[in-house]
Amino acid sequence: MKLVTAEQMREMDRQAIEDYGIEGLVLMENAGRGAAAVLQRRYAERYPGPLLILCGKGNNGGDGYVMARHLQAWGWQVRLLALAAPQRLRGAAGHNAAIASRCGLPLLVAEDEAALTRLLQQQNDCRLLVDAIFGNGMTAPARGHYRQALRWLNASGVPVFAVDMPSGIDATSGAVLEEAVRADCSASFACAKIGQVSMPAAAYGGALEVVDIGMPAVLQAAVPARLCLVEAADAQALLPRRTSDSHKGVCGHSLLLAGMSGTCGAARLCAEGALRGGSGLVTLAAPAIAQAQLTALAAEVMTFTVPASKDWEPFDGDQLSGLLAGKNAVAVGPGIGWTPASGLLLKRLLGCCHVPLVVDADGLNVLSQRPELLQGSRPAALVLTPHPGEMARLTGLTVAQIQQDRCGVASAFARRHQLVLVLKGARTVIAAADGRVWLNGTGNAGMASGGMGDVLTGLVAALLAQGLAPFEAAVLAVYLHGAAADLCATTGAVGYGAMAVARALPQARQNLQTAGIPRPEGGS
Ligand SMILES: NC(=O)C1=CN([C@@H]2O[C@H](COP(=O)(O)OP(=O)(O)OC[C@H]3O[C@@H](n4cnc5c(N)ncnc54)[C@H](O)[C@@H]3O)[C@@H](O)[C@H]2O)[C@H](O)CC1
Ligand SMILES: [K+]
Repeated sequence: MKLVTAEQMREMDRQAIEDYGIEGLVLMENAGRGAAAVLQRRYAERYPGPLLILCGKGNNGGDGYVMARHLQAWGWQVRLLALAAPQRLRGAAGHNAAIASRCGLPLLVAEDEAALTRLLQQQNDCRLLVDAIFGNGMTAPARGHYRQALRWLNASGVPVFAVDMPSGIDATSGAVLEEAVRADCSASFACAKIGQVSMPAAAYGGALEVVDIGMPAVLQAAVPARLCLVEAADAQALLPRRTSDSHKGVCGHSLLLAGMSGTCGAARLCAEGALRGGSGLVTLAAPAIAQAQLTALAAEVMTFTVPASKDWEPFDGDQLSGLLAGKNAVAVGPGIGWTPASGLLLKRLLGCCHVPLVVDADGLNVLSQRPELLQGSRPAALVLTPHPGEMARLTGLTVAQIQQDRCGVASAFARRHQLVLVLKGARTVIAAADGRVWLNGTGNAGMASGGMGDVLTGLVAALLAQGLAPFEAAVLAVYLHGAAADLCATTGAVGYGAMAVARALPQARQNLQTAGIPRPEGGS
């Protein structure tokens, strides 16, 4: 599903009105009525009691007035609480506030904290609340009685329905502007905004529904697919196809450089990810000291012993080049340590690897200490898979700064260093050097456990080895990884572990392959 920024949404709105002659009032009518219909469908049976709509001073408030009129006509007991006097509202919003008043809808006005405190005390009987305070136009944290209203909504203990998006989120970055409403459901208009889908804001919006407001199809089609929420159809289109005469020689050979004494589990999980991800052949290179601990490795995985007395040293350039021969993709990092020896390994590998390379975990920590390695000679296709902590080390930003603008930070890094950046976490971001930023929709909170990233690293390598381009391999890997975890979570939401996710990958791939997904017109 394509996503838009707040700016793109405003521009679409402007073009619909100015270039296509669709009145702003018509768009607002469609928006308000559409949102009311979503509310009616989702809540009519459960919450038939009084409903309070809090309206702000802009068009989001205007949508609230339209909703009030329709919901009243459908039998709801509706009250309006205006945080800005209706006569102050301009354009379509002012027009709809006046209509609501003429329709006799009960309207309270609170333009300061004292008035709001007094009026809110009379609303304890409300069974459902509607947040029509701020939408796409929110640019700064709410203050004064606006902030008070946001806090009251959150403390109410009553479900909140958000018009367009919860008040208090930045529609482009997904940042929470200090205080945001926690909604049970959001009805977005025309398109989903990236900030509604990206963390942390996505956790505030509840169930997301996109309402058709009559935006011309040509305007929607003109939005580039630069920002996207990866859904099953997107992932399915990327699956590498096999024919009945496929053999291991055409399904790629992945080389994994992972593990050392004490961290062999990371190597095993990475190898399992590559194997279950469909790599025709998998070779795991690990130091001699680690080999004894790798006996539990899947029998299908070949091993190479790094001729070292101690972890990864010495592993010279010629030996490395020999190891790379015949491989189609390489992954490096899980459990290799954050040592001068692993630094040397990274330097040599970046210099002599001519196939796509995935760097994860300790490999990323090495890069954060030696950023010059990204400037020098390196493979054309590079995929980095940091979690927010590793991203903080790579960029010098704090984790909080990264989490406030996950897409922006990931995209800037991918563009600057001309690589694919996978920023892990809920709603993993996959950013390409050309500006594409896709967000993943699969996965669950049970994935917050050690070893998940190691499986993903092996899986990305496997898909690269099967011939996918780096961005596509990263997108599909992240999708399948989350889908496999979702399968695991069906029998226990927490504690299934990373190995179980690796072993569920074939089923996740099969499910995706056979899913009957409606294709857009012209699709294959
Ligand atoms: N997408 C569409 O085509 C349509 C969207 N609609 C609705 O319109 C809003 C966006 O409306 P807008 O008037 O631009 O902004 P808001 O209502 O979100 O904000 C109101 C107002 O408040 C100002 N403001 C921003 N931040 C703050 C702050 N922290 N404190 C005080 N005031 C603030 C801002 O400058 C605005 O002027 C969209 O979400 C939809 O709900 C149309 O109804 C249909 C077409
Ligand atoms: K809102």
